[in-house]
Order: sequence, then C-alpha cells, then structure tokens
Amino acid sequence: MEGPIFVIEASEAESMAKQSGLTVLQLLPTLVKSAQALARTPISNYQVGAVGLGSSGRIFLGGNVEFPGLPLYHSIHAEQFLITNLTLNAEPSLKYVAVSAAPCGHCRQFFQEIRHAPDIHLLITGDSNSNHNCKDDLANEEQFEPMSCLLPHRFGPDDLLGEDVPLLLEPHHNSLSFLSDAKLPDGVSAAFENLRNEALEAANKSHAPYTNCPSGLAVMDCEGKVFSGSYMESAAYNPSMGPVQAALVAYVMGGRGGGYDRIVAAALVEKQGAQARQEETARLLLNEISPKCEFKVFHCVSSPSPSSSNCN
Ligand SMILES: O=c1ccn([C@H]2C[C@H](O)[C@@H](CO)O2)c(=O)[nH]1
Ligand SMILES: [Zn+2]
Repeated sequence: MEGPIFVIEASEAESMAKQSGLTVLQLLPTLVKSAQALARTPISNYQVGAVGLGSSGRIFLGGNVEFPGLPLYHSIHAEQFLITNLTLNAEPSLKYVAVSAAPCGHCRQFFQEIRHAPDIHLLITGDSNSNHNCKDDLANEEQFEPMSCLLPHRFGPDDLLGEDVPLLLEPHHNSLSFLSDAKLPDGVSAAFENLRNEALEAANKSHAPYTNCPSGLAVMDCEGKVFSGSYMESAAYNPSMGPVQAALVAYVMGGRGGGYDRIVAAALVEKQGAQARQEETARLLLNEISPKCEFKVFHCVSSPSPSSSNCN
C-alpha cells in the first residue's frame, strides 16, 4: 500500500471525474474529506482540508499541522500546506480551491502572494468536524467565489514590489552560493554535505522579495531520505511560512505518516546576519518535535550576478 495521496496527476483527475460522472471542478469538493484526513491536529483535533486545482490540471491536497509544546504561530494552516505543496511540485498557478472551512484572514492574505490571486476561485464546503454538514450537492463553477469577494481591498505584492518581480509559484533563482564552496567547515560530518546542498537549492527557490533574506531547510530521516522546503514571505509579513514548516510539509507528504522523531538531521541555509533570520526559530521548532535531531546552519552569500540583489 502506498502512503496518503497529496498530488493527483491531470490524467488521473480526468479519469476519476469521468468515472464518477463529474467534471474535474466538481471533483474538488469530493476530495475535501480526504484532505482533512491528512491533517495532523494533536492540539485542536479540528481538521481542515484544502484541495486545489492548478493550471496544469493537477489536483493538490493539504491539511493543517499543529505542534504541541510550541506557540500556536508555528502551526501550518491547510491552505498554507496546499500552497507549499504547489511550490514543491513546481505548479505554475492555482485556479480553484475547495476548502472545508472558511479560510482565516491570514490564509486569505497568504494567497495574495500568487499572481492574479483575486481571480482564484474558492468553494467552502462546510466543516465535517461538526455534524451539521451542508453542501453535498454537486459544485458548479458559479458556486466558487472569487478571492476578490473574500478579500476586497487587498494589501498585496503590488503595494511593495514592481510588476516584474517574480511572485510565489513563478520560477526564479536567488543566485545564492556558499562562500568557500568545496569544503565543509571542520567538525561537520559528510552526511551534511548533501543536506546543505539541498537546503541551498531550497533557499535559491525561496520567495523573499520583501527582505531579500531567502532561506531553505532540508531534513533527513533515519533512512537517509531528504526533504526540503523554502521560506515564503507575505507582503504583510506575518502570514509568512518558515523554512522548517515548508520542509515539514515535504516530510509529511513524503514520509508516509511517520513521526517527526524520525528526523535525525537538519540543515538551514540563510545569509549571515540576515535581517529576517530563521536560525533560532528553526532550532526551537526542531528541538521540540525531534530533540535528537542534529541541526546545523550554513551561511550563504548572493553571487554577484546582474539579476541578483544583495542585502548583506
Ligand atoms: O484558515 C484556517 C483556519 C484554521 N486552520 C486550522 C489551524 C488550526 O490547526 C485549526 C484551528 O484553528 O484549524 C486552518 O488550517 N485554516
Ligand atoms: Zn488560515
């Protein structure tokens, strides 16, 4: 048996829809319960499921993730999980979302990092955590509401950035590298070589146009499998998604339901003296969820290239 499913290929989505006599759009709300089942909610026991349809025709699932023993702001909302899933799978854009509960203000704000966010259409299916459930009739296009209705008068990337700056989901490379690239610092085991390179790659994909302080984090499980994630900023700062959270989304998606104590090593890559620094927060989170995990930080610099901007 394979692990839980987080991505449905376009052809598979088409045939699933056909088999049930639905359109792909109508399929989205039918998958919300499966998305809720992916949630890890030891604090609230309240599962949120988010299902997104990308422009490639693929369907993506996400659930909320909570971390006992830590402040609540470390939590990952289902919608953030979904967006991270899109970035990890290089999906170019998000068109439709079905979600089990109304997205909170932070999530509505976080969606704004995607170009043409006001045109993303959402359907709130209702909450199967409670018994008074709701819309079981087939969803049609007109039942999806545009984000512009859920978040009128938005504050977003346009307020801070030029139009040519790549947004979330848009391909870009931050031109980061290690200073003395060949050698690991003394006392750092060779196992970290791969890990720090993966973290650097994630940092290079990081969406940090507001601070120019991109970062990436890679974790390794006890079987040597590596999962990495990129820091993603919000124009409004607070709904930003840390690199550990992004890496943990990758771990949850690839780790087949394993506990975090299976994470044995983690590497963070960020700029030295960055104004938005992840090191201490990442250490705190990792230490709580996997106390034996060996955590190391590697600093990178912006390579001098015409397209890169340097904040050091
Ligand atoms: O937009 C929202 C609002 C809440 N939650 C999660 C966070 C927490 O785990 C639980 C209770 O707030 O629901 C989401 O995933 N998305
Ligand atoms: Zn939210």
